[in-house]
Amino acid sequence: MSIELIKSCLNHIENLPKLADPLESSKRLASYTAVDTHFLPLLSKQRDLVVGVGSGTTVVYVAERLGEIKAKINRSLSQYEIICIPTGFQSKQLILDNNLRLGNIEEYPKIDIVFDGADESDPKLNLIKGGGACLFQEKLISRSASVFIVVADYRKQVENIGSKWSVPIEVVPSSYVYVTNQLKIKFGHILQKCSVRQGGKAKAGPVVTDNGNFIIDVNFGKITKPTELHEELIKIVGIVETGIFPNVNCEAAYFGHSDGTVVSIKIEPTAVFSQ
Ligand SMILES: O=C(CO)[C@H](O)[C@H](O)COP(=O)(O)O
Repeated sequence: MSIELIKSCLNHIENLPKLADPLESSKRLASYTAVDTHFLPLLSKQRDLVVGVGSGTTVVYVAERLGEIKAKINRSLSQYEIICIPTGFQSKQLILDNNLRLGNIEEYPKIDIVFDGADESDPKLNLIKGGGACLFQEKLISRSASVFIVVADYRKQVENIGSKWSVPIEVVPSSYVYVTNQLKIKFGHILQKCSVRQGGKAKAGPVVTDNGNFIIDVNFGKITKPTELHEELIKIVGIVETGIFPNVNCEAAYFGHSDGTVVSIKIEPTAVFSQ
């Protein structure tokens, strides 16, 4: 079955019924466009494909489109599998809900392509991620992928990351006081916020990640040197991972707008991974 034929069987992006919330429509538009542009051509490889599925509200539509594609391929009796690797509990559910095959990173350490959301992206596709507290697995999956594609709505495109969002930092629970103190000592002159994320109405006490850790949300203001800041932070004992994703293999980002357009940024990755 040719890719053009598969594409012609899919719901046409231009004709999708509008969702009640224009923001949701913009997320769906970005996701469908990204999947059609970057995933469909991989089908010509005629082998099993391993796809990372990120976390958040935008990737819901990535999983939906992948599920639709899988359903069409199944009808043509393809012998090849699409194995989806989740970045957390929510994305595991998305994979299952869309009748996609669930895999894990231990069994499939080489991922062909990952689609994930972002809290903020600068023009070089340096990102802040972790709004959903899944940053550790998101970084692991994105670093294990040959190609990393971001899907987001228009609010996420900024000139400098850190403009609006704090950086989520995952810490071992017993270290949160130490880490907080170290952050104040090292970055006190620029810190605008530094607090352990709370569960709010849904949970008394801190948010606990899929790895059993806490998240400290730290606002450093505008981040102009993401790699340097990440490297400084990761040296602090207790910090497991930071939500700063300096671009190494992010090839493209798709930002959906509520007027039905998608802005894409495509760049050459700064590093090539040998897997
Ligand atoms: O990093 C994430 C979760 O840890 C998400 O990808 C990020 O928060 C974006 O989410 P959304 O698509 O809901 O805007």
